Amino acid sequence: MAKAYDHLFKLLLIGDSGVGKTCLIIRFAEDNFNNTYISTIGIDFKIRTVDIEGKKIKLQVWDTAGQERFKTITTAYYRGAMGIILVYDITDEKSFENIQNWMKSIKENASAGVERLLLGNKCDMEAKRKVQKEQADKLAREHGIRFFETSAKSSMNVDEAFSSLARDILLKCNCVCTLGGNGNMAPSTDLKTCDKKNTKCSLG
Ligand SMILES: Nc1nc2c(ncn2[C@@H]2O[C@H](COP(=O)(O)OP(=O)(O)OP(=O)(O)O)[C@@H](O)[C@H]2O)c(=O)[nH]1
Repeated sequence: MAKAYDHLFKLLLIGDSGVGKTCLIIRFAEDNFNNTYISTIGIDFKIRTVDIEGKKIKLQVWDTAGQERFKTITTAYYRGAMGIILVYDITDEKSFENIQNWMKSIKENASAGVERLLLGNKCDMEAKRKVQKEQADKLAREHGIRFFETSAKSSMNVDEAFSSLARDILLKCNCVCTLGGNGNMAPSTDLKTCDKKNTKCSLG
C-alpha cells in the first residue's frame, strides 16, 4: 500500500507554562480553541499532514509541560525533535525573558542542527501587550531563527508558523526519518539522518 506521506517531521513546543503551547497545537491540528486552561502534565502529541513543495509532510507535534517540575521528562524528548518551537506570551514579559533559558535548554538537550522557531503568542491581546515585536525580532535575528507573532485564539499566523518550520526542515533536508515508523518518539535513539536532498524517506 502506498505511504500516506513523504516525510515525517517531529516538532516540539517549549516555553513557560500558560503561554499557549497546547492551544497552538490544538488550533493547528484540530482548528479549535478553548479558553479553559488545563496545564499539560508531562508530554503529549497531535498529528497533521500538510502539503509543502509538493510533498506530503506528516507533522507529529509534541506538546511539553511548561512547569519546571516536568523538566526532566520533557527535556528527554528534545533529542528526537527535528524542529523546536519556542513560545512566549506577548502579554507576559517574564515568558519572553525566559526564552534565553529555553534556548540554553535546547543547546544542552537537543540534536545539533535542530531547526528552531520563535513565536510570540496571544497577539490578539494587543491592549495587554508587554513585549514589543521589535524586541523579539532582534532576539530572533541574534539566534538566526524565524519569528512570528501568533494567536491560537484568532488563528493568526498559526498555519504559517508551522508550515514555515516544516519548509525549513524540508529544504535543509536533514530528512530525519523514524526507523520504526510506529509513531512513537523514544527519548533518545530512534532517529536517523539520511541527508538526501528532496528524496522520499525510505526509512519512515
Ligand atoms: N487570548 C488568548 N488566549 C490564549 C491564546 N493561547 C492560549 N490562550 C489561553 O492561555 C491559557 C494557557 O494556554 P495553554 O495552551 O494551556 O498553555 P500552555 O503553554 O500549554 O501551558 P502548560 O501546559 O502549563 O505549559 C488558556 O487559558 C488559553 O485559553 C491566544 O492566542 N490568545
